[in-house]
Amino acid sequence: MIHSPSTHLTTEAWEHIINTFQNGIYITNAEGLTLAVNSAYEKITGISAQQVIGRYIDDIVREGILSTSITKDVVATGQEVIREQRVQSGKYVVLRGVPIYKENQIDLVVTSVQDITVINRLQTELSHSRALATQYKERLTELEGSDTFVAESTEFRAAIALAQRVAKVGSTVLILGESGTGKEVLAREIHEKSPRHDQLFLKINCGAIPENLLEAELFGYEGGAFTGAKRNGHVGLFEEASNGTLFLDEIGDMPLHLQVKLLRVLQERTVTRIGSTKAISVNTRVIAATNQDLEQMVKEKKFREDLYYRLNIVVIKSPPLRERKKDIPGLIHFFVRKLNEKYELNKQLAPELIGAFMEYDWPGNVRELENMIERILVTSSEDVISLENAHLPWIIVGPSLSAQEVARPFEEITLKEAFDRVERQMLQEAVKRFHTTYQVAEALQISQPSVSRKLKKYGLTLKK
Ligand SMILES: Nc1ncnc2c1ncn2[C@@H]1O[C@H](COP(=O)(O)OP(=O)(O)OP(=O)(O)O)[C@@H](O)[C@H]1O
Repeated sequence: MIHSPSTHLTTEAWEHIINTFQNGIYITNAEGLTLAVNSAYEKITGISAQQVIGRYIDDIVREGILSTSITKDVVATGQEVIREQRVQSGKYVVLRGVPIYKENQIDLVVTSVQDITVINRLQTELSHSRALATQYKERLTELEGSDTFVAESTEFRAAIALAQRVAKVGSTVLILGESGTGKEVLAREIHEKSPRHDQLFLKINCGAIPENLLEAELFGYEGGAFTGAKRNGHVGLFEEASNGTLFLDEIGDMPLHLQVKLLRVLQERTVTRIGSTKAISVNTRVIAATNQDLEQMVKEKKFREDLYYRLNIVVIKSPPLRERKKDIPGLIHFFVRKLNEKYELNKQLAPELIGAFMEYDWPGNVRELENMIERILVTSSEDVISLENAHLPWIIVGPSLSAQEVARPFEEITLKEAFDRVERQMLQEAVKRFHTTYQVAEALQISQPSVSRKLKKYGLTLKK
């Protein structure tokens, strides 16, 4: 309850009160006759009290002093009205007109005017900064790769950039490249940068699944379609990934009769489950990948020509690692960080080991590099893993070390010295691994007497 004062406030007292508000105040009677405005109103709108006091709102609007009147809307509706507008002074304001009733009739209309110019400006600045931040983030991702992949070489960057571009357009994409080069990484990037990124990304390896299972997996089946089928049927991957992306890895291994079905899905955008005649609409983006020469397979009639042309519209090539060695140091850091986290380790690779990795050709591509790093990280007991303690296979140690030594200036090392070092290094590794001089001879492809002689020369003995 409000305790009503025993005496009425004087007009002057009212004037003082309304002038203390930071919001503008505009008061009229029900006919729109302006009774009072406060000084904040004059400041915000740039309209002086003399221009409006004792005058009707209609006349004020007609003369263009005010552009519209919220007062009339309050009187017409009998309710509170709120509106945002720009006033003569150029400021943005929120107007809130409230009716005040006396004996069920509107007696007064009080409109408050809040200056939101600063808020508006801050809001614009904020959304501008946000847009810029997003732009910078995208640019950084383009330049640096992301926390999901490494792209430092021009070759792989070009592949990623193409993936990001085609991501937006929704077409079918064919990714070509040797095994382990990052075809799945590219497929995921397409999905992540596409408008479908919040939908499913499903993957199936067409070469790893028996033919009849592959058909059921891809297209689904009705209940009781074949012996051993689930009673309620099975939703195929095309249906499941509808609105999302389906990654068909090793597409070259897809049997010919499924290639026909795949082509139909791509052309008609419908699937028919096994054992059903009903076509179901699907909106699945298909990304296919292979390490096989599809063109050659078409010639040999192992791959359907029509499907090949349908898939061959947008092609992204994932280059082998030996053709983009610039990615190797970045990939090493990436995997070392990832594996240190996974195994709660804190290991590093010595620079000379990174040098050796740069020399090697990586026939198994990024996957081989990843596996190699995992192996040396978990098997080595040192925190800084060097060529000596990494226990690397011959294939890497051999050529890398010699190449590294040869790369030095001639005045620092002779060919003979370099040769001896490599020889010693390889024998050091051999004595750790083998128990007899015969085994060493076989591994190094030299004679057993040579092994004995060389071991003596370097003062090495075999592990018993
Ligand atoms: N640029 C990269 N940055 C970080 N990791 C990568 C990169 N490329 C590949 N990898 C990693 O290497 C491994 C092999 O990559 P991926 O599976 O994408 O190759 P793929 O070409 O699809 O191989 P396959 O043909 O055998 O299926 C994965 O663990 C992947 O995360």
